[in-house]
Amino acid sequence: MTATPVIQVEHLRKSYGSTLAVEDVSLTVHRGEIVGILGPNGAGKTTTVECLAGLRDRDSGHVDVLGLDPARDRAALREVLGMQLQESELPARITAREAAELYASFYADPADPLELLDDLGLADRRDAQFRALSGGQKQRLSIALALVGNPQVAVLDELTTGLDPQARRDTWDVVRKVRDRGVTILLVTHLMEEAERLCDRIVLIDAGRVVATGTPAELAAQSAGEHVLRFRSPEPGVAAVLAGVPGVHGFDGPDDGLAYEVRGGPEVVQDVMVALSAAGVRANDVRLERGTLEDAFLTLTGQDKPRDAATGRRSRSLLTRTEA
Ligand SMILES: Nc1ncnc2c1ncn2[C@@H]1O[C@H](COP(=O)(O)OP(=O)(O)OP(=O)(O)O)[C@@H](O)[C@H]1O
Repeated sequence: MTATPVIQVEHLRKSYGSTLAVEDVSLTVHRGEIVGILGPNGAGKTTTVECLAGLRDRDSGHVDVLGLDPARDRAALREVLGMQLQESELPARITAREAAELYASFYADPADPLELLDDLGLADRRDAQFRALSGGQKQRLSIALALVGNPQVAVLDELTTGLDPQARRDTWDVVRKVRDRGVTILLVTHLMEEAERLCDRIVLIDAGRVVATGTPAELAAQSAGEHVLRFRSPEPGVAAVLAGVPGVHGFDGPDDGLAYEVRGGPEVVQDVMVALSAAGVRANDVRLERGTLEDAFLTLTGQDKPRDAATGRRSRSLLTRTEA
């Protein structure tokens, strides 16, 4: 992956009347990345991508997509950015082939619509009417329509909402294949698992602001939850060893004469295993429970904290973790 920025957003702000939908969003997407915009309902995700796709005018801030300003260069942007809309309803009787050919006709240099349908696993559904497609097939068609202009960037919004788990996984495979064709992908989602499985990096948005940016693993590591190490050992002297390990915040055990639970920072496994081994103590059934992306989401969006009654906003004690 090279470090060429394809999308650069700085201090984006957008209101609808008195509703401040996006207060301050900055983000960067590099070529070849799958970047997820993750956040709870109403966080401002769709508004953000609509501003950078040129579908809405921003109030202020700077947006650059492949050297274009979406507010000024709409026509040029349409040729390089494909947008899958949140609810891309097509006429019930249009066939997949007709839809793909129609959308291809909007572009100067479109992909071959039939080849694209084949690539997205719709070869045998080309002549099926839209109303006869399954939920997963409709989503794959809407991805095809977002890609038919041969864009360099695709924006996929709530890609798998309403799909069953298998159709969701199939759709993720399709997105990976699209990336492998060289398309940079910006994905809007409120599904933790989707962000975790699919995205190289995540921009976590809450109440119109970016609250954290990083890989799924980096965000998970930011969760306030401690790492918990569990193991079993029949040997005496374990407690004395644990008490002497600097990275250990606390421990319980032995339960049942065997089981220990040790709490500590990210290095806790290594520190404890080295100390036990140095003391000649054997440990069995070693398990580590890490903070998950879900922990990070709840902590960073403050969903574990009540909203302020006056402002509707939640406490943001972790805002300092936000990447500029
Ligand atoms: N066209 C509009 N007119 C007025 N308010 C709007 C409009 N679109 C969105 N909003 C409001 O702006 C805020 C952000 O909405 P937005 O759709 O960008 O959030 P989102 O994170 O995409 O949410 P969701 O996951 O529910 O789609 C919400 O309070 C929403 O009600």
